[in-house]
Amino acid sequence: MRDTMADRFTKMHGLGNDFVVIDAREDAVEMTAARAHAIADRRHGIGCDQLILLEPSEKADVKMRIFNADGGEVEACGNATRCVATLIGKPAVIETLGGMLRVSPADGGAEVTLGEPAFDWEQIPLAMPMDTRDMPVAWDELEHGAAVNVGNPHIIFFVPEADAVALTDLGPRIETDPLFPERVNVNVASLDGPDRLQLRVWERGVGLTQACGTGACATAVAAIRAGLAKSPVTISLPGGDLVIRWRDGEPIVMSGAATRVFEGETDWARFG
Ligand SMILES: N[C@H](CCC[C@H](N)C(=O)O)C(=O)O
Repeated sequence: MRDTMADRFTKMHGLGNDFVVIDAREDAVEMTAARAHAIADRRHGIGCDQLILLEPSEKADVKMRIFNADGGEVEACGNATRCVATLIGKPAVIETLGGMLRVSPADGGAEVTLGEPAFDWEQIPLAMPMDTRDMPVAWDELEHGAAVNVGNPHIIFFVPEADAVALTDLGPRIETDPLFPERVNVNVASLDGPDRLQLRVWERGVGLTQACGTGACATAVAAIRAGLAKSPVTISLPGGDLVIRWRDGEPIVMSGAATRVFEGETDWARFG
């Protein structure tokens, strides 16, 4: 009987940003962009925003690999990091392409300490030198954007009403603009009370999601830098709230829910 350990997965979400999590620390699972894309397909596959693959790490408790629904492997995923923290079940260090993350499970979710944000145009990255605090570029009504890298690249626009922005049109146009050599996650935020912002995100490689953990971190950092809010900042997303703490020169700390939905079993070979 084939050992089905390698064919198990856990379906999870962080505020509705959903994941298929494969724990391949005991049994390696080969992952390609095509296979991740097929698994993420909501009609022909299992369905998720991101595919998360856990592997052994030489320098941390676990290596977390992140594949967007389009199959692209990326550096960071805040909501998935909280989900993996609850699977580990104790304080741990997680290795990602975007850096080392410290996590500790809390009731119903987890707290994640990311690295320090990066603001230099080459670190976002942008295709040309630019002031990333107030970018001299516009896409229709979205202007004066701020760019922040929190392990992955984000552009943030502060607008009067986030719900009024045609993000399904503007999101993909900005995501794939040549200004962003590695594409970008697109965040539109509006003030929702003292130190509270409403946020909607068009995610690189996915599209509109219910929540984006790194987007919440990048938006809170940009708001604090712009003097629009003070830490701790509550970010209200369609799927729920995250609390972000940050001061200049320090790492970002994100707290929020993480949910295990079900365990499943399959044969990964059927996904190509
Ligand atoms: N689409 C993002 C990865 C997932 C980010 C989001 N799901 C989060 O929780 O941070 C990117 O390409 O950088």
